[in-house]
Amino acid sequence: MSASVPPGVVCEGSHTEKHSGGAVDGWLAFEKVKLYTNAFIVEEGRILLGYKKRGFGKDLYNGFGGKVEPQETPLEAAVREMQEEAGITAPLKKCGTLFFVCEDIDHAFHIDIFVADEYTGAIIETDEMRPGWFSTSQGAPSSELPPIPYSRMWADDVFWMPMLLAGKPFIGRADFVQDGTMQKWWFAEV
Ligand SMILES: Nc1ncnc2c1[nH]c(=O)n2[C@H]1C[C@H](O)[C@@H](COP(=O)(O)OP(=O)(O)OP(=O)(O)O)O1
Repeated sequence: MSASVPPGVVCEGSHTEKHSGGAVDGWLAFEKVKLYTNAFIVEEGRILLGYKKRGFGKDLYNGFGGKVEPQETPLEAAVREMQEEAGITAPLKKCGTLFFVCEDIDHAFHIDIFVADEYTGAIIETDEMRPGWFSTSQGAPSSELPPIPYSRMWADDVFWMPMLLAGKPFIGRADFVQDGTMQKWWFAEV
């Protein structure tokens, strides 16, 4: 049921906590917040992820996304980033909101997460991302696709990705120290 949520997390209705933990008691402080998006295609037992070839999160698999530009809504930014990073257009719908604070970055990340079950266009590799399909049925021996590579993704993803795949809206926060270790986390269904 509804109780307090971590600083930076906005929840207007009720929520049910699903995962929390960490080696420290308090949350990291933050002053500025920047808006980001992250978007996924999930269809027919598979999910499209991108291997990040450069920049923040290099060498990790993630959805497609980036900063929301000043003149854009988060949805417009998510659609644009999907086109820029994977070459496709998708009817994205918001499915979650995450908040991240990194010890060595001067702003917190407010990330709207989007998903679509269809797309148009041809998936292409770009300068930033190498797209690839992964099976959403973890461990299903019949799938020809590899399972979602959680060990090569941001450490928080394993907590909220199952809610995304189950179609359950979610919120959450995670704090990271300088070496990229996740030191505290909290995730809930809404
Ligand atoms: N901890 C964590 N888990 C899952 N996803 C993310 C994080 N931290 C993150 O930043 N992200 C997501 C949010 C965005 O989708 C990307 C980061 O965007 P990036 O492409 O680095 O942003 P910019 O460099 O500003 O990119 P452009 O706007 O220029 O495309 O990772």
